[in-house]
Amino acid sequence: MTSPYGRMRPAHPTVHGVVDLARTFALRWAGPEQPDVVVTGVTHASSEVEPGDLFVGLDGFRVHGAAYAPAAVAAGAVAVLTDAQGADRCGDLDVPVLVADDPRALLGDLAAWVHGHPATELVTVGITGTNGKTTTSYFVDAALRAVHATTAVLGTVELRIGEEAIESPRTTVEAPALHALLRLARERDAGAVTMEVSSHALALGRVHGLTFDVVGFTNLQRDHLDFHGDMEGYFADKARLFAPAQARRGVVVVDDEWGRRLVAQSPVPVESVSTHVGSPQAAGADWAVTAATIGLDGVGSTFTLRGPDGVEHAAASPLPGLVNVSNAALAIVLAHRAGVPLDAAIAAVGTAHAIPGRMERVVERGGGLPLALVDYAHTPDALVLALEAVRPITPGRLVLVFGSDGDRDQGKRPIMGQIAARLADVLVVTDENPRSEDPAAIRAQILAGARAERPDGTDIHEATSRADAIRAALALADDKDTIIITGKGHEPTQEIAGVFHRYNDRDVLLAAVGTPARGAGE
Ligand SMILES: CC(=O)N[C@H]1[C@@H](OP(=O)(O)OP(=O)(O)OC[C@H]2O[C@@H](n3ccc(=O)[nH]c3=O)[C@H](O)[C@@H]2O)O[C@H](CO)[C@@H](O)[C@@H]1O[C@H](C)C(=O)N[C@@H](C)C(=O)N[C@H](CCC(=O)O)C(=O)O
Ligand SMILES: Nc1ncnc2c1ncn2[C@@H]1O[C@H](COP(=O)(O)OP(=O)(O)OP(=O)(O)O)[C@@H](O)[C@H]1O
Repeated sequence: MTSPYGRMRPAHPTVHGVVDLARTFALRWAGPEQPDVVVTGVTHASSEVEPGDLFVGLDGFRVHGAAYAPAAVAAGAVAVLTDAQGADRCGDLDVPVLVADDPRALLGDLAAWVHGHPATELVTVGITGTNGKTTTSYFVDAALRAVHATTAVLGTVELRIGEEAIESPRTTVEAPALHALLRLARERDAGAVTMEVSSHALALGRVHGLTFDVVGFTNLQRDHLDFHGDMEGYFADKARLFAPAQARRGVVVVDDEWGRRLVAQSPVPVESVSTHVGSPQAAGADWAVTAATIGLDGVGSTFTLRGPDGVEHAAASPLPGLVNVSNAALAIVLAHRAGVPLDAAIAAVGTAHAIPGRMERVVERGGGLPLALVDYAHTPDALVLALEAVRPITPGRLVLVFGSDGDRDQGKRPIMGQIAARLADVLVVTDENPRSEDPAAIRAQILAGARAERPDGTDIHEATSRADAIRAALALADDKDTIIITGKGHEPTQEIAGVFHRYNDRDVLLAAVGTPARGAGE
């Protein structure tokens, strides 16, 4: 998983004359028309330019992308699209400069057009929500594989087409990369694609130019308020996925009030799924989980899913915890509405493979070693659910290694410290991705919350490096205990002071118990 995602381009790009481009999107020419120029790709990032690209200079939060137009042209861009302010910043370029009032608003449709609308040739499933997007998307993909020989999954963990995967730069890639990946998926005969759609992506139009066959909503919990302002703003951005231009139909988990609001206001047809046994929502929901048994071995759960026709189906989740019953139920309905027979969807989801960093069992209990898992829980609610999921499979003490991100929602830090002290027995507070913040200051905010809950400070430890924290947890735990390391999940790097260091919880854990890490030495 190494190649840069920006270079995941179709082998046989579609060729468009720049005049055609200007006419189709009502673009203005900043200089004389240059009718002979042809465009074969598009990007908004100078570092991702391939020869033949249209470079789109966007007015960003930090800089105006038009400032990078000369670098883009030097790298092979054959034309530039920007706004009026950007056109003034481009300097003297010997390529056509086109102007639109709001290039970002056009970017998705334009990228889809440049790549010949690949999404229309694929079955497309999009998933949004605060937690469970990745897990649900892997479950959906497992089901889609029952009817499509080749599928693609685009999300936080990786960008995968068939068996080829590369590291993903973020949850939802920008529109130019997205439509290029979809065309590449078609070139490789993929029949279906499942993708995670973040709230940032929806706010910034990253999935414009794509109308999903089915979209799903998992839940809404406190996160990303630094970007969306408040929960109302966060919800409004998530709800953008349920607009007719973005989706034909939807499936919504109605366990929280946000899901219920979404069902009430969605302009596209939606089905509701209630996943909490005994919930008051169950009777009115189209689909409902009516019974669930959490596997006390920590491996998975079985549950009963009642369909809109009243028929009950025996189903299973391959991952521990009730949240994964919820994710599995949603995935089954999404895959079914995306064309997978219900029985096949249920069977495939129940046997889906482990997902990197999602309740991933890295060390098994025995021989003096505790059970040790890596999980991506990085919101207060997700932390509660993760700790509750492992408590029943812990005969001894529950040891938690965790931190909280820098340059992100600060308010959640003491809350997470408090939750940790309430639900875990031993805490090792350490760093997640401090980014530009002082790591010690972040830890202090978490520790303040933990000590508010447990004033005597018993079994609350602090470690200044994440690897040290994992080693400390192992030293503290015996084979009756469970260690859960939360916050970073599959992430292959740790961002400290602007530098991305190679780092992965699973690999550090394996090294600490003396097992070679997956991919070590690569
Ligand atoms: C807050 C946010 O989402 N910011 C996005 C925004 O950045 P920005 O406006 O600050 O960009 P900028 O740095 O001002 O640059 C302006 C333009 O100049 C271009 N540029 C800039 C520098 C250069 O050398 N060359 C160049 O061409 C940039 O590509 C950009 O188009 O527009 C950029 C592309 O135009 C995005 O890459 C960038 O995402 C950044 C990298 C990011 O970290 N986003 C995160 C917060 C994010 O999207 N997260 C979500 C959710 C994750 C979750 O749920 O946990 C995700 O989908 O991953
Ligand atoms: N349905 C759910 N409800 C609440 N928490 C969940 C749910 N599913 C998973 N989680 C918790 O959230 C963590 C992240 O899960 P997952 O990666 O599937 O979500 P995500 O939406 O992709 O998150 P992100 O966008 O932050 O990558 C998991 O490790 C687990 O602790």
